[in-house]
Amino acid sequence: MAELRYRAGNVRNPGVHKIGIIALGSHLENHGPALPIDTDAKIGAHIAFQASLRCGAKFLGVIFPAYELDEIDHGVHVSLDTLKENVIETLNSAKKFLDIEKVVIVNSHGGNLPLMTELWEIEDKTDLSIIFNNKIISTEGPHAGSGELSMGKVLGILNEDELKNQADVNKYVEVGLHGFKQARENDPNIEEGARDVEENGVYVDEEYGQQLFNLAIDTVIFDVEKLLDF
Ligand SMILES: Nc1nc(O)c(N)c(N[C@@H]2O[C@H](COP(=O)(O)O)[C@@H](O)[C@H]2O)n1
Ligand SMILES: [Fe+2]
Repeated sequence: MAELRYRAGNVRNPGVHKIGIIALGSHLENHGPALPIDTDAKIGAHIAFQASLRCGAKFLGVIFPAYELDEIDHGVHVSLDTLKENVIETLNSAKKFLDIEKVVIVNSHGGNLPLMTELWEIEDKTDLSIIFNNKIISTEGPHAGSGELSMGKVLGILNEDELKNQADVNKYVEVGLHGFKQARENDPNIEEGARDVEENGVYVDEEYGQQLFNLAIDTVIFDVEKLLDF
């Protein structure tokens, strides 16, 4: 078997070859008329892939299923157990075929946040060191709002003709999670996002979208640096 050149390419520390970056989003979820149903998966994959290009860690693609709270019905999601089992199976496959020992999971869908409580079990069943990176969720603002629209513009996945209809929350109830009363009562962050879209509507700013991406990508690279020190 050939001797692999671990120092080839833009690699500063050959230890990055033990580190994988994988995206976790949602592929089947309404984001108003201006953004596609796989917006979260494409945003997460972009962050994960760009970070892997910059730091040399392995890009492991994107997890297929996604979880969502029952009271937020805007797409097709699986149970938390099903998602957890799929993540364990996928990461074990990366470990087996790519000799990965540490992973950064880049989460780009708010509904996946409860998976953080299962991280200890995922680490236990894969024997991997894992960092769960939610940066983009904490900075992008409301669901299908100005943050996601601006990132959609950067990715070229936005339908500009539908922008004028995006904030018609009585028709597109998922925008800002406007129509999910129970979720708004349970989570002040969701209530804040809904109010923002109801009162201020939405806008697209490509430079803002690029800044959101750069900030998220920088935090993933920082996570890789942390894993290199383990
Ligand atoms: N979809 C969703 N489910 C939850 O359980 C949430 N807490 C949130 N949070 C809010 O929605 C935004 C996420 O939208 P995407 O999932 O990225 O499309 C997030 O920024 C919070 O405002 N969302
Ligand atoms: Fe989402």
